[in-house]
Amino acid sequence: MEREVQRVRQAFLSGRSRPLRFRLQQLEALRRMVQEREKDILAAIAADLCKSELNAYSQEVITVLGEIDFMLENLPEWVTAKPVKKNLLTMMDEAYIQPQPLGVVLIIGAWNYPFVLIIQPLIGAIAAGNAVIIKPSELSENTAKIVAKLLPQYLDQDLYVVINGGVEETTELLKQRFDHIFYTGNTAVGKIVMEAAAKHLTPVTLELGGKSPCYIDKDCDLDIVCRRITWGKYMNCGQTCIAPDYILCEASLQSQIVWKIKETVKEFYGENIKESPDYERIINLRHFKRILSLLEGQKIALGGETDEATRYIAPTVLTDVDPKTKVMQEEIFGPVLPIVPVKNVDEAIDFINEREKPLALYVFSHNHKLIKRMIDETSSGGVTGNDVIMHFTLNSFPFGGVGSSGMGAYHGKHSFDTFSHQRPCLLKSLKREGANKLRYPPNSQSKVDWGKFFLLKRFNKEKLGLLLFTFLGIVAAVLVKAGYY
Ligand SMILES: NC(=O)c1ccc[n+]([C@@H]2O[C@H](COP(=O)([O-])OP(=O)(O)OC[C@H]3O[C@@H](n4cnc5c(N)ncnc54)[C@H](O)[C@@H]3O)[C@@H](O)[C@H]2O)c1
Ligand SMILES: CCCCCCC=O
Repeated sequence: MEREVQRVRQAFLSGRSRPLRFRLQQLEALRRMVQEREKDILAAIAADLCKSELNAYSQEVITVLGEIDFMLENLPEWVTAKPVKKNLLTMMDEAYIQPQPLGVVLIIGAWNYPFVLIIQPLIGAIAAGNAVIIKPSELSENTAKIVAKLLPQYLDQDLYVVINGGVEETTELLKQRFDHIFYTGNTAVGKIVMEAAAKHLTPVTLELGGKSPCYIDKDCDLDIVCRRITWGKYMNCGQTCIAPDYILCEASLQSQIVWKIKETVKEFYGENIKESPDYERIINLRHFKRILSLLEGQKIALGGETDEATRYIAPTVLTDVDPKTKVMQEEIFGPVLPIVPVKNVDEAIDFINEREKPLALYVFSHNHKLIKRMIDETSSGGVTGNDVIMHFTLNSFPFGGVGSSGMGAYHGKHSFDTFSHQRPCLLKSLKREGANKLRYPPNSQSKVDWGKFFLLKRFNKEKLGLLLFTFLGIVAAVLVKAGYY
């Protein structure tokens, strides 16, 4: 492992990942890989998650292709040095910020969207000029294998390396020194990653999970609300980091919500859900059993049917859920939707604020002010009003958590920034030494006064204009007096 990381570091130190042309060429090669090997990639995702190829394409491949195109379009502008405002002391100097690659980046992926969750950060890391080691999730082994097979066929083999394996390999990998670690997965392992990173003072981005609440106000169109929630909750069989985890609403809305979700489930997946190509399965038996244990003692208002042999769990809704029960203590990450009755929006806000900060928050209402209030008075990684999931699709948004749902963010320019060091560069001349006397010892009151003038004085545009006007007036007066006019 150590030698492998060393090999990647040597490749980074060769400097070839840095030029803009090289980065663009690698991103184009990655796009070619996705386009030419689309069938293999879709088949691997489908095998890992019992997912139709159409769904794998819409949920993963489109995002990857869109991200590559966005990078190719904007990278030339992002890599250029940006001049910064100067003060009176640096007026004659060159001052700019130069984004630079961090070095060797480790990307650790999760299994639930096994392709996009490693390739989207990879795009950002390449764009920023880094070398990368990718550790896909061992639970989505087909995708892990195909990525390890394809990447070396298209990308620089020494700069971008896939290492497959389980906890043992990841633990060994985490002992090595990286310049950044980008981890996607559960919060408990997030802590392990951060602890390992701390040993080398390596910065981390942690894309974690949590219980993302969904508040439904009584002033809304329940048909539309339930259709959108049904889509976001049962997509990928509930195994989505930003899926609505539970609903908060007034008790009187519960029966209508259950009825409307039931109708929508029928419309989306047909009478026989098991046969729907759009309904996935739970990733493994451990997670299947974990989700089943969350149903114990609950009032099942919809669904609840399961089949261990195929790890099938029907779209399920629980009503009158007691917040103290197990289903409300951990992220569900499965097709189970508890409804917790609250009296009003105040109680919903308190409920959210009494718990860990979620990765996403959803509010449904015709009342724009209520949505704004919910946003102002709570905290979460991201928010979507009157819909679910959709903030993920906008790559001008930073995607990430806050508090226990994570730290740092990515997507689009935010990925480029995450994997770059914003280096401040000040270039002075060796001339004009006279002006520097001010800062050299021995100090004096007049030097301090000049220092205050140079560093603290603020000139707005009008004042500067006035100063220039006065200066020109004096010059004109001197010239007239000297007889030039
Ligand atoms: N914020 C996001 O973008 C995002 C996206 C997807 C999933 N998630 C979250 O991830 C969780 C689901 O993923 P998961 O954690 O089950 O995925 P997982 O089991 O695939 O684990 C994630 C990664 O951590 C590694 N790992 C596991 N145990 C480890 C250990 N003890 N030491 C070192 N490495 C270890 C695995 O090898 C894997 O690569 C959910 O909480 C979900 O919300 C977050
Ligand atoms: C539509 C794709 C959503 C991906 C969300 C990633 C977290 O699980």
